[in-house]
Amino acid sequence: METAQAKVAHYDDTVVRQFTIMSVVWGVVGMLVGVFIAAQLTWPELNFGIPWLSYGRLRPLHTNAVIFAFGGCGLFATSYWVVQRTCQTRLFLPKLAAFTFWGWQLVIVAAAISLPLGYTSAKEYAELEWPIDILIAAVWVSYAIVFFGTIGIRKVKHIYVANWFFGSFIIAVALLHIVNSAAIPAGFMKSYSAYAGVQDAMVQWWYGHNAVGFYLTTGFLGMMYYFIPKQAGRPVYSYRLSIVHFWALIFTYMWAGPHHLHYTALPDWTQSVGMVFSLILLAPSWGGMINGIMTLSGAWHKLRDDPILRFLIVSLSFYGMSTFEGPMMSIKTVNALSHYTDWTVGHVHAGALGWVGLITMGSLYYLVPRLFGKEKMHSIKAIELHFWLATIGIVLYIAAMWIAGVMQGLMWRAVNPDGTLTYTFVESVKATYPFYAIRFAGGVLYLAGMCIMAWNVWVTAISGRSVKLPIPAVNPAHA
Ligand code: HEM
Ligand code: HEM
Ligand SMILES: [Cu+2]
Repeated sequence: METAQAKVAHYDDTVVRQFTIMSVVWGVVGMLVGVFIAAQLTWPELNFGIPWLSYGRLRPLHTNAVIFAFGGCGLFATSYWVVQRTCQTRLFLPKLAAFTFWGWQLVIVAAAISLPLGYTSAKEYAELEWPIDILIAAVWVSYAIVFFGTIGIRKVKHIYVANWFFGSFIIAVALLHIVNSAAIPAGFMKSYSAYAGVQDAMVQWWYGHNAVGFYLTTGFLGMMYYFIPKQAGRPVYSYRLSIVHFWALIFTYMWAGPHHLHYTALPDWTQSVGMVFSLILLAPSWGGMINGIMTLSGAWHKLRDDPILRFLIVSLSFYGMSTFEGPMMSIKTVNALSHYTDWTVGHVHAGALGWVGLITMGSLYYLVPRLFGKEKMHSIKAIELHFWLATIGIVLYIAAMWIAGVMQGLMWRAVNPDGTLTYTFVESVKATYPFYAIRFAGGVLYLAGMCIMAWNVWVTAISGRSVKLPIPAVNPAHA
């Protein structure tokens, strides 16, 4: 028995376990910083006059921690799990996969130290200075080698659609990061962008927008296409739709970046191209959402007593909401009102908390028991509670920001009959105060849910053990 066991091939899940745990840890940290900066906006005394605790330095720490540490570790974990299962093979070069784990953690720690110290390239979502950028590029290229290498040694002929989404995310992020981070070093943690003026802005928002499109969207759609069918026990609603919306999505996203630069020095026609492609983007985005939600057809009752499935499905409704809102905000006349206001921040968090957050949490809840040899999570009640805390938190957050944003936009443009402004800027800040308090409360609820998850994952993990899961024999019909 013992020897027979040893001969069975196993999946490489060590790296999946590591990334899963760290996604939860960084989720707590990144959201804690989010709650803290939300509190600073409400009560500015919390800046304490200490430079490395100031809002300006902690804000990029928040965005980097939630996107690249929480979301990033979640994407590494799920993609490494999914690519092995759907290719029925072990990871290609497991040692290189281990490097991606340790290298990525080093990037995160370097960010957590350098951003509060004030080192920044001043490019949003690409703030890290050039030595860290080089490490990111090394980790990312290794990730691509492991992922595509695994596809290369697959035992099944077909490449399942989740891998297309993960694969496009990996390729696009490599391209975006390397091009946008091109810079001339001017000292150890100081550099100047390789681009100047409006070209620099255009490259930056080609990056920034496609970071949304490929990092915050296609990567997480990869999760959706594996974990929703698995958790629901149903096949994908339409495999054909998954292929069509894949190609439409990746083609369209690339052109929409200029909607971040409306009414700037960017040529007018470029802004219009950005707006038109953003409007078109509604179709492939909703194609994905419909495909995910309809996967439940015939199994709707499962939503009632499976909180993990609820995380996965409700995330899609927020995905649909933010991808409806985004095209609307891309219309120049709408953007004239929304830009610079908290409406944008509300839009961001509908996507970030609602879509990215919930789909990641749902997928990790699926993975954790399996990774630690347990039948299910330690407490299903705690998952239920997490779901409600998160959902109420999101609703408070985005409703507060919608009202605050539209109010700010209207106050800034109001003029008296003699042409003078009706409100001073500080009047709009004062009017925003209650909404900042509500957003803070929503953030506290969302963070509380994440802390409950961390506890639940911890108890499940320590009561289990690191299992080695066997690779099933491949059905010759599929080989
Ligand atoms: C069809 C899809 C989408 C379109 C067309 C779109 C469009 C837009 C527009 C017009 C803005 C405001 C630009 C400005 O006035 O500065 C914006 C901002 C933003 N959106 Fe979206 N959006 C979409 C989906 C999403 C999703 C799903 C997420 C998150 C998961 C997201 C994350 C962001 C972020 C982070 C920003 C803020 C960028 C900044 O820092 O200024 N978007 N989006
Ligand atoms: C407890 C949960 C969270 C709270 C309380 C929170 C709070 C905040 C605050 C106060 C800001 C600054 C807004 C401003 O400058 O006016 C911000 C920005 C941002 N957060 Fe969060 N956040 C949370 C979770 C997340 C998560 C999970 C993500 C991504 C997955 C995320 C992504 C972002 C992004 C992309 C921005 C920049 C928005 C922009 O430039 O328009 N946040 N957050
Ligand atoms: Cu965009």
